[in-house]
Amino acid sequence: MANEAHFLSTSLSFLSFNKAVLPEFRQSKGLSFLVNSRISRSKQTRVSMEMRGSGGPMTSDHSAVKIPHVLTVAGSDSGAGAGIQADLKACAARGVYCSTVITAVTAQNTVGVQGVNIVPEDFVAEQMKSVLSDMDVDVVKTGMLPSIGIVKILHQQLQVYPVRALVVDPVMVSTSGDVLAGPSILAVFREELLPMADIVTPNLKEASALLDGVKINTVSDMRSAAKLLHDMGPRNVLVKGGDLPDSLDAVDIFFDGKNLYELHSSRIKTRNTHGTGCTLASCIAAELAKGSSMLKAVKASKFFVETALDYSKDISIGKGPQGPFDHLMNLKHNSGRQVRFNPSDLFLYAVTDSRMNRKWGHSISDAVKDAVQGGATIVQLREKDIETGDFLEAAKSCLQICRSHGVPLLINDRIDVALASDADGVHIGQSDMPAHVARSLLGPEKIIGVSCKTPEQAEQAWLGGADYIGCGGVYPTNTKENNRTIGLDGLKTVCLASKLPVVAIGGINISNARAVMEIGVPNLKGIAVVSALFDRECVLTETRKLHAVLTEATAAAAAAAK
Ligand SMILES: Cc1ncc(COP(=O)(O)OP(=O)(O)O)c(N)n1
Ligand SMILES: Cc1nc(C(=O)O)sc1CCOP(=O)(O)O
Ligand SMILES: [Mg+2]
Repeated sequence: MANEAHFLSTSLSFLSFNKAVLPEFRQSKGLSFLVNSRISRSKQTRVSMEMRGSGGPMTSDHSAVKIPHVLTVAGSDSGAGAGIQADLKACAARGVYCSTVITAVTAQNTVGVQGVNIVPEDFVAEQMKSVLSDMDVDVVKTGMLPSIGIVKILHQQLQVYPVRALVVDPVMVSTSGDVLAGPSILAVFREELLPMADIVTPNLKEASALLDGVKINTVSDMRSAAKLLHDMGPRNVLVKGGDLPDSLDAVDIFFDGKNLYELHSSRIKTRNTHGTGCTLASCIAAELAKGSSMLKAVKASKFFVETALDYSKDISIGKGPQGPFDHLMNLKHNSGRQVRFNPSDLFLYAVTDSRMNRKWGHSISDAVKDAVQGGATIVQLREKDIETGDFLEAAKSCLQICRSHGVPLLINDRIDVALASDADGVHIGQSDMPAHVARSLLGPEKIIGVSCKTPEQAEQAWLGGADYIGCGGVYPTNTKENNRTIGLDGLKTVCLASKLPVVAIGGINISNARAVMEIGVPNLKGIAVVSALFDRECVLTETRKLHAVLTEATAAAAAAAK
């Protein structure tokens, strides 16, 4: 109750702040803002609730690109770890546009919440109307809803402007333990908010509060809680077990009304967990906006949060016990070398083979030198039967050669060798370390490639933070044992599904390279070859010849596309 009294006083002070500021707005361009925000009723389109789950109305402009759009209705966190700020970063990281309705302004840092100012209800309504009447919002995600009136406004606005899905993160207590929505709000959460929700994502404390204080101490309790919450009306429930005592991994329970799923992810040891709830819910909203099914959205979001936490586990922001994390996974290494991956480097990808070099009496560095002089645009050291120390030495000398030609050098399989030699990145396979772990070890500037034979593997590579995928075997090969051939059709299917640039591999040589490049998919950026360059007496000549064929094939493809 003391907290609710605090809300009231802070709300009043927000009002007086508005009164002080508004006259200045009127004297400036703010006047037109105040007027404009009231004119758009006639533009409002009513979309039937039956449109839920469909693509929503499209614009009549044929050239316009529909951007997936999440509207977050939540509180501002001055420390920017949680709330509106986390939602914006999560949506940006997931490639989705995010608009915002601010319900409260909090003074907050890594120590805790020092103050809360609730935005007046009519102004929450005005923000919501501004966005929903104008923009094509796919999914609404809610966070801090600090008053009964604000929940009612949300309910009423969603009747007027239905959206495809509503994701409810029933924020009640901050990670620091501060109350963000008082107990009096529980009734309206149960009666109005949950029945509207497509998914509700409570942590253990919130699930317990919504269920009148029922104890949730085990995974079995979480399963029961998910079912009881589902009875309150949301179409899906995700009970988050991050606070579950004595659990080695992070277990969440997902219930869709029919099936219960136990979703596990690694428990990352870090103080930087502030904002994980907001981020997870925003990420679910973003994936839904892009068209995912609910279970797929939840799984992708859990994986994203795990990856971001792992990447950020040792960053230090603020002096308090709960730090923010890095949604964009870009902060740690920004003072380092600025080598960014350029997909056109995949054009002619030379992959070495120690057996072939021995056969022809070539040293690794001579073979690499000839390949880059002949026009290879990226080199991978794929040395399967070499001692670690020798591999490291070879990597260091090849790195000098490649750097002098501006060609990136990647290491196959061995992240340790890539780190120790400061190579430009790694290429990893499906049985190697997952891409997100490699990304966490290597940082954002290093190049990561992943071998993929299916659209699902391509999706995982993208989620894990890879830069490109290697896709094959396009043709049968003697270089890699028991390699499944996927053909040109398989290559095309993966390319079309992949959000990452692709390099084709497997049995490619001078006589079939053109056919590969002619499949005509824009994200196929080149070919990767082993024997066509290295199982030859003169690597330089073979590389030049293959480069010429590729150049001709891409020029012809570009001319045909005009
Ligand atoms: C560019 C490129 N694509 C695919 C592979 C194959 O990697 P992987 O599946 O890990 O098999 P190995 O090469 O380790 O035998 C690759 N190396 N390069
Ligand atoms: C290393 C490798 N990976 C493949 C895959 O399908 O992922 S095929 C392959 C071997 C490619 O060698 P060549 O160019 O001599 O056929
Ligand atoms: Mg491998």
